[in-house]
Amino acid sequence: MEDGTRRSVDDLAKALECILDSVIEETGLSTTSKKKKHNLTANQLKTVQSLHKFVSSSSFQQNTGSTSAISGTIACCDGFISEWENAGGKSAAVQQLVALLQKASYQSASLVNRRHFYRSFRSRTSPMKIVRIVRRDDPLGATIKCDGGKVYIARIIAGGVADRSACIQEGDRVLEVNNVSVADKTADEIVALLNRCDGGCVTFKLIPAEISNPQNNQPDQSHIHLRALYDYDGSKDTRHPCPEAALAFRKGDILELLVCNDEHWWQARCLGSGALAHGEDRILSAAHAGNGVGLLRVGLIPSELLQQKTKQAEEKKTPSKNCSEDDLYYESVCRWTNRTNLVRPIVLIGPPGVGRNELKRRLLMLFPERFSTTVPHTTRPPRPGEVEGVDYYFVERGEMEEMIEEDQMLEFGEFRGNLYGTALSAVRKAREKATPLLTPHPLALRHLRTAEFSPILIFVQPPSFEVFKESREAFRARMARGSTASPGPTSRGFTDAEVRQVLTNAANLEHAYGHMFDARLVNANLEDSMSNLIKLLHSLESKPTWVPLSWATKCVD
Ligand SMILES: Nc1ncnc2c1ncn2[C@@H]1O[C@H](COP(=O)(O)OP(=O)(O)OP(=O)(O)O)[C@@H](O)[C@H]1O
Repeated sequence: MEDGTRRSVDDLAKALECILDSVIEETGLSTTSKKKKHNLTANQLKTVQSLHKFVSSSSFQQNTGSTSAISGTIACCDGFISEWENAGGKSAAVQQLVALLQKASYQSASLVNRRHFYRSFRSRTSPMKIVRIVRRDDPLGATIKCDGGKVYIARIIAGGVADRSACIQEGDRVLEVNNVSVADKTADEIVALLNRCDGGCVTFKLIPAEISNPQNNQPDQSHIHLRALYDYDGSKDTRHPCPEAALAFRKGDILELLVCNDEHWWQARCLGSGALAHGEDRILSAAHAGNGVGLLRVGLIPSELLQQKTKQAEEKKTPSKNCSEDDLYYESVCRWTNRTNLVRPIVLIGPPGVGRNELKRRLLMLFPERFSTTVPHTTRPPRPGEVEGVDYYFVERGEMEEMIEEDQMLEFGEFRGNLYGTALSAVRKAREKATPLLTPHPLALRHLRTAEFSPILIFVQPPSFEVFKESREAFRARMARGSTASPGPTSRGFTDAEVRQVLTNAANLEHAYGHMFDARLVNANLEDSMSNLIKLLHSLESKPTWVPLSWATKCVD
């Protein structure tokens, strides 16, 4: 047993013994007590003695209590409590004993067992339970709802203080908070009561869900993963039932749904953004920053249905508002390992001038076997030395127009009376050779981001204005001195206005396509960008990545 756990078990054992002593004292069981308020029955006496024995036993102290020892103790407690309650006895000490027994169970069982221990303990004793939760400065991690004059625990946020206590559950009916009856109180008044916590503790008097609402106490625990398609800040959401329990996220974040049995509010945690999003990384960085305790925060997020309903309500209010029918708020994703070695094209997306083609050119030069590139189509006649299928596919205008008409072109344009473009067939051809490296216009993603191609999308981002200017000027100077390895055919200069345009275009792309990017690469110093890109590609190709669920079911695994 670790030192910390050992100490808490010891502390608990001592505390439990003290309480038992005071029960004995208060009930007049003690032979030394002068005041004899209550007489315990022989059974109750036996229970107190068994509890003493249980607490001081080596199995309890070493955290190895067997199921039969625990159930034996539960049976003892049951007997004691029901006799006590039947006799109409009132005792703060007994209540404390109950609270401590709940604590005792924490020390001696896993979370699942704790719940089982506690629920079986409670369900066979009083229909009422008094629960004391130590929350200190943390949010309670539970929401309430008022229904027909009764107040219920609406949600327990997975991993939050209330959940970790394992003492309350969704559907429990709240009778009192901190000894104040909640009857006739509004939801806001109850929230105020909950927030006014006494020494970091909240005390509830509850009727357990299995008694107050027997049909509805099985939360849906299915884990679903979604990619957020919008930014969300619960603190600004006036619909939110409990803003402090809201989970904020950004477009593109991967959300793990923990509980989604409520049609409007789901419980989720954010695993990070991008194809490599990994909850554990976030836990480590939170712990590193000194804010983490090894758990990702779980919070409430609006369901797809709630978002749709809100949108419809807004449309009714302002019919002129042009909202599209098929607005989606989340995309179902799954974590996929490329066991079939499907060749996934690498797509570098970015604002013109950011350096996508420079990076592509360098990758092709460094790894000619590993990467391939597409051969474009054109309607212009071949020039001397140009080879069909190597430099271009030379086609008649009519043929290319037909390809455009039939949606077979990834992208196309006209220059000096001739059509140029990249066909989807050219991507398929390039894929037969190696991994295609593509730098298309973002509109091409409509064709590329499909199960067939399952591309890896990397957003090439510009650095800040100053770093952009500085890195491009330094690069040009190095090229002029001829000191840079593999210089490009040109190294153009950028005016301030052009740099600003690159930054603006990057922000617009982020806004429009940000949720699709598997990873981001800031292209500041070219050598650093290349080595970061190579590492990134290795990770994206070798590790499990988040992909739309529809891709995984259609073409992979
Ligand atoms: N990190 C960098 N540092 C310095 N210069 C760079 C860097 N990346 C690219 N460049 C230079 O910036 C210029 C624009 O790069 P590039 O042509 O690759 O941009 P692009 O994103 O492909 O846009 P476009 O479609 O307009 O070509 C080129 O001269 C290139 O050599």
